[in-house]
Amino acid sequence: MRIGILTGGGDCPGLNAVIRAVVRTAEGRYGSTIVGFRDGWRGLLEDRKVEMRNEDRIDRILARGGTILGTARVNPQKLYDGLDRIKQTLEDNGIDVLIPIGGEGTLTAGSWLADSGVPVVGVPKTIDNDIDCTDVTFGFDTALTIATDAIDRLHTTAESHQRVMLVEVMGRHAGWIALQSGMASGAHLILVPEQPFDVDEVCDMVKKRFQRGDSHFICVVAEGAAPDPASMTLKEGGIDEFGHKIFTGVAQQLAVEIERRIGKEVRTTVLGHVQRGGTPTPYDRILATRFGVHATDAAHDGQFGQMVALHGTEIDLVPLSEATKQLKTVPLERYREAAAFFG
Ligand SMILES: Nc1ncnc2c1ncn2[C@@H]1O[C@H](COP(=O)(O)OP(=O)(O)OP(=O)(O)O)[C@@H](O)[C@H]1O
Ligand SMILES: O=P(O)(O)OC[C@H]1O[C@](O)(CO)[C@@H](O)[C@@H]1O
Ligand SMILES: [Mg+2]
Repeated sequence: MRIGILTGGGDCPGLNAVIRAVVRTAEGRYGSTIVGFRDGWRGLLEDRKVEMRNEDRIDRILARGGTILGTARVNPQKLYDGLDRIKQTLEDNGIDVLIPIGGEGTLTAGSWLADSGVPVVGVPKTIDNDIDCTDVTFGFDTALTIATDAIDRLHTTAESHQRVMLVEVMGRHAGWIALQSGMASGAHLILVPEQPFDVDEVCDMVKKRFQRGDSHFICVVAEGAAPDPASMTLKEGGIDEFGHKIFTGVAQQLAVEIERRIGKEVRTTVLGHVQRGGTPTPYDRILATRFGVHATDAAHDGQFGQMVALHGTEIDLVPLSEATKQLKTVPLERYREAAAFFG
């Protein structure tokens, strides 16, 4: 069998671990060959690829962040318009099955290709942990670890200056990184995209904490968190060429409002792409490796149109069409658990 593999969407720690696992399992267990397409779907549209072998160079990418194949975002319409070219590239390279590793966008494209007759086995990745039908995605644990470490550090400097600290973390539609890093680091408030916030309520919470004699206030803000429009207006950023909303910095705008309304000194830290860079945690290396092994087995079993997924401790397959129907957002009950520690 000949397998095509690509990485799409934002990079994520653990992508290389999946690539390594697919190459080693496919060649070692099945004697199959592997072609890596460069820069996500763009590599398929432009027939840019690299032959991948089970050699020391590949073996040693296990702990390396990023993706050796490169990744990219491509306007979905360009993909739809390029279906014939994609199929031609697959045929020219003798590809029997394609393994796209990506977030909900990449997997939606994978699901569409599967519906268009291309044999596909998907692998879910994203630091946001927002892909449905899997308990968790690899990359999340690494991002969570980095965010938690950063917030732990902010506690001591905030205490020393009796400051309010706002920490903006990634999370476009889902607040998993904010929720979990906030809980793990004992934040005094967590704002997520799923629950609009009221600025006066935030200010009251800050005031009460200082009136009680506490020395600082840490609030974790997901980049996609938004105020109730009646309480504050966020700057509009518009939409980028890939259809994603452009953020305008919710934490910084909230900081200005808090200072204006209650006169407390506020500092803002935006963690940004630090959360996505560098080596994956052991948990992510192992999950990514297991996903890679199971995706390769599924490819050889002819289990197309499916995605590997973690359920409990087991790796299963779920239809791509199911997994991409909706995002896995933070349920209200989970937010309420964290809210027990607010204020
Ligand atoms: N609805 C869609 N239909 C077809 N293709 C899509 C769709 N959404 C996204 N894609 C394709 O998948 C690519 C990656 O999607 P996106 O930029 O959303 O990243 P992702 O895979 O979701 O990863 P992440 O959001 O974690 O960075 C897009 O650039 C586009 O080419
Ligand atoms: O790297 P880019 O294109 O700025 O994308 C950033 C986005 O990608 C993610 O890291 C992963 O989806 C989001 O958390 C974030 O909003
Ligand atoms: Mg996406």
